[in-house]
Amino acid sequence: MGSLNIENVKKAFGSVDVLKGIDLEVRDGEFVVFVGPSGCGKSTLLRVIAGLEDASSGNIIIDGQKVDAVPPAERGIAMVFQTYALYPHLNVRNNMSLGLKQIKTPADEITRRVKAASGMLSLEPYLERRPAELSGGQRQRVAIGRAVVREPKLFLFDEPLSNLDAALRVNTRLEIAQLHRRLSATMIYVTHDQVEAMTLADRIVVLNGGRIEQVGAPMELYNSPTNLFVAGFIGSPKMNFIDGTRLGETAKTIGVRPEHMTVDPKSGSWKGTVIHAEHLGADTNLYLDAEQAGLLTIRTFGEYRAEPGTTLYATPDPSRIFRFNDQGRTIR
Ligand SMILES: Nc1ncnc2c1ncn2[C@@H]1O[C@H](COP(=O)(O)OP(=O)(O)OP(=O)(O)O)[C@@H](O)[C@H]1O
Repeated sequence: MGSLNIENVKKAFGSVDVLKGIDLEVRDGEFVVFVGPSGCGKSTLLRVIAGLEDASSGNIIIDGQKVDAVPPAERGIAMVFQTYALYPHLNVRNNMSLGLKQIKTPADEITRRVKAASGMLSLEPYLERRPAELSGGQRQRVAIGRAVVREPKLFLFDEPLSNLDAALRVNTRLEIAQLHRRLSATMIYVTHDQVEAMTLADRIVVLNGGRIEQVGAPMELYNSPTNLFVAGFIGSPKMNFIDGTRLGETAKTIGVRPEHMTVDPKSGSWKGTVIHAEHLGADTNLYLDAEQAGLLTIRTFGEYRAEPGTTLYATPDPSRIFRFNDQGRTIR
């Protein structure tokens, strides 16, 4: 079991309000990802859940029990950090077992759990090695293994993949997804990475300036963002925002995702001049300076050859246009 309730949690450092009243319910077994711009309070919220920081007010409730006065080690939580935080002088086996020894777990139980976790994370060949003799990806798997053996109610991940190179990040991301499926454990995960958030999360929590902007399943946020901030934050490349008045619309702002426009050299809705084309292999990002709509990013599938300075017309898919009012809220 590992449900979590966050009730009106506020946190200030001195006179700076970092968390301004967070309410969130996480179901047992759910994978919840916190995203938001740098400094929005993601890590602070995770640290408050873990008990590494005290909230200034509000409650943290794990499995129905208020834990504000419970020390971190007794909250039934395991945290995985960006920097691994392994003991350099201990081998993998001992790094994974140390926490269990400290709470006087019987030796045969420790052996069983280390065996299961190292099997799950493909760490068996490395059990006798020290961290310095491992790659970054292997070290992070040990850090995850150390969390797994504790059989926590709640796993907390603070940007666990950001020190890994692109290929390892993909592999480790898959491993975390499989781990979640196997353990059916509750996981809370902080990341900067759009792809990690979209692919791992049951629900994404979008934070901005210490407040929650929206909570929802990845495709719900992508298809139905409640406001300009979420519309611009979820999706890559970012949604295009166009001044509604320039288009003769009543809405203050019009939003179109780069992948929801087509281009044609002869005709279309918005005439523009190509500024740059980025060839990504599977698709091309075109940057167009459009007369009415301003600077547009358009994503075309496959290779699209367009020299800077040439004229192209962009046409949005009418069923995929977003409209926002003066307050930046989505007009349904
Ligand atoms: N111990 C501290 N003392 C004072 N201010 C702090 C402390 N920890 C964090 N802050 C401030 O709180 C704000 C939120 O920090 P936090 O690390 O939670 O943001 P974040 O969303 O995780 O950012 P990033 O994505 O850059 O890691 C920042 O402005 C930060 O400078």
